[in-house]
Amino acid sequence: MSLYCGTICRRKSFWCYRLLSTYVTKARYLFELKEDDEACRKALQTGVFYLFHDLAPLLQASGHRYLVPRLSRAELEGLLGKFGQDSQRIEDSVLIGCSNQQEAWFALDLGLNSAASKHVSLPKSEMEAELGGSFIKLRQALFQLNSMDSSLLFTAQALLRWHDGHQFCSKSGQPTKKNMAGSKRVCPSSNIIYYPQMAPVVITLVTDGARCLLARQSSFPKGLYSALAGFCDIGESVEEAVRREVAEEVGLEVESLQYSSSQHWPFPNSSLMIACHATVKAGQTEIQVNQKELEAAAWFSLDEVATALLRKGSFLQQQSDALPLLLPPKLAIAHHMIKKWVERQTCASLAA
Ligand SMILES: NC(=O)c1ccc[n+]([C@@H]2O[C@H](COP(=O)([O-])OP(=O)(O)OC[C@H]3O[C@@H](n4cnc5c(N)ncnc54)[C@H](O)[C@@H]3O)[C@@H](O)[C@H]2O)c1
Ligand SMILES: [Mg+2]
Repeated sequence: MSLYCGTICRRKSFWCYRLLSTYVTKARYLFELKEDDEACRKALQTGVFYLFHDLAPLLQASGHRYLVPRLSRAELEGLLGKFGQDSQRIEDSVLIGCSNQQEAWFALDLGLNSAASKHVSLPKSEMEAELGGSFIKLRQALFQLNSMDSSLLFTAQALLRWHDGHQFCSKSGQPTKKNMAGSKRVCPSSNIIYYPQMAPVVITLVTDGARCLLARQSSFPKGLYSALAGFCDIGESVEEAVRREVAEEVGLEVESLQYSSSQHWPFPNSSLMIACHATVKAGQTEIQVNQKELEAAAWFSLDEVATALLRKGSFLQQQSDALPLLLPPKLAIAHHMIKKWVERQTCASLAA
């Protein structure tokens, strides 16, 4: 589907309407809502709302899965009315996306209990009873959500958390004010504009040609190994961060590296995971684990990793003491990097 753009492009001596793709139309619409408070206020009238309570999204159990209910404006006003709240509270919502038909999607947290919040936290269990669902922590619900829902909820939670933690200007100490979409906060006193932030993290799958290097922290579930990850230091490029993290964590020098892909990761806060594949020199592969950062690190053969990728069942269910190698779940970028490495080695595509 495509729509005609409202703007006219001037081209030589005639005017023409340029046909815009659905994707471009959506991107331009969201841009407009972020920049124009009045346009966003209008979108709040016709949009749909994802509800949170203290950063836990409203979910509905359906067999072994969770569905993510959305409320219309009228339903949300009805709910707020039942809890003695003014519909003005809807303006606390943050914009998280829109449909192909330009129905704006918002997230609203009715349970945040910070000292900074100007609104009361609504009672969780009464709201759950009213809504026929439960507010469930995202970490707990992760494996029962489809990938589109989890990605949208990750974004919503990250944005809601950021607003909750940036209610005051760090220079003037005065309250900051959210724009209608929630894409920024402004301090009326110092005029400083605050934008939501993510911390850049490099995640690197190191190989010596035949094997790949995986590591674990003591906080990981038993048997789980992942690629090396680390926060970028201020002033570093991605390449510098990869080289430093590999040196710091396992005592190896990177020979070459290649960017692969990226992912927004909400735990524990908002990170931008930047995935790279790296090689080390064949003769320089002796690992020296930094025990302050990692519990263990080791080289794994193609066979071991390919077998672990095929292993069914979640690592959360891991109970036995005989620990097979377990890899990160499919929604983590580490899983995709490891899968890509196996595919490259075997020149074959694995099932998603
Ligand atoms: N999605 C995935 O596949 C995947 C896989 C592995 C790790 N991760 C994520 O990567 C992140 C970083 O990995 P790590 O823990 O090994 O990092 P790391 O090796 O940099 O070690 C963490 C330490 O770095 C310091 N640090 C520096 N800047 C920080 C910041 N902005 N926020 C928090 N701590 C900071 C802290 O002292 C912290 O204890 C983790 O949050 C983890 O959730 C995601
Ligand atoms: Mg690390």
